[in-house]
Amino acid sequence: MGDKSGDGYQKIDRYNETVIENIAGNYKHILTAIGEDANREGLLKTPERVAKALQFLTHGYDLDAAEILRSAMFKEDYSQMVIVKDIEVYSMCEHHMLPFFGKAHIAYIPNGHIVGLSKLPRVVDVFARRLQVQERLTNEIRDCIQNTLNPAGVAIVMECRHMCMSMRGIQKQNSVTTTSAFTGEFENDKTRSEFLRLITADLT
Ligand SMILES: Nc1nc2c(ncn2[C@@H]2O[C@H](COP(=O)(O)OP(=O)(O)OP(=O)(O)O)[C@@H](O)[C@H]2O)c(=O)[nH]1
Ligand SMILES: [Zn+2]
Repeated sequence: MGDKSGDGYQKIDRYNETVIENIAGNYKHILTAIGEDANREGLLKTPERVAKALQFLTHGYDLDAAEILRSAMFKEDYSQMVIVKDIEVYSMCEHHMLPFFGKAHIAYIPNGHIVGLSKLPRVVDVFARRLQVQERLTNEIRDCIQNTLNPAGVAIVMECRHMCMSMRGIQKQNSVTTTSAFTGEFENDKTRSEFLRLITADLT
């Protein structure tokens, strides 16, 4: 598949048969290594399924988040905080390649331009669909929005559960990790507090 739309969404060139065959071949070895019979009926198509799933879970490498933001920036004279909260995040930790997932809350203060609202979750996905640590994911989203949209400030809070801490390792089922990143006006206590109040308020 090439970039059909010209806006950066479809740049998933790694979705090709060669890559799938390569990953699937390796997963067949992994099935044998864990003591499975890779040729039993239930597992025959598993390497290919896993290869496709893995490609999907890492397709963010092929997307350009700045291009996605730029595709829907509009001149607008609005200078109050814009918040999109409760954005689902699904990513994989780079240490164990196990999922971490939760929510991101993003705000920015426009500086001449607003951005199409859906583009903020799209930016989250571009960086989340890669091997990540939560801290870097948070900072990459902040930097992309700040450097592309050039707002008066960006704020992000992300809350995630890490499967590598719950289904293995320390095996803590209920711990949640919170990360945050702020620029510009959100470095100011009053603005930051307003953001934190609004993302915890139940307004709907
Ligand atoms: N800071 C940070 N750490 C993470 C993230 N995802 C996983 N980790 C941690 O990465 C660390 C890797 O530590 P290692 O000691 O090398 O790996 P390990 O022996 O599997 O560690 P345990 O998970 O404690 O069993 C662990 O403490 C994980 O909890 C993340 O997004 N951010
Ligand atoms: Zn991990």
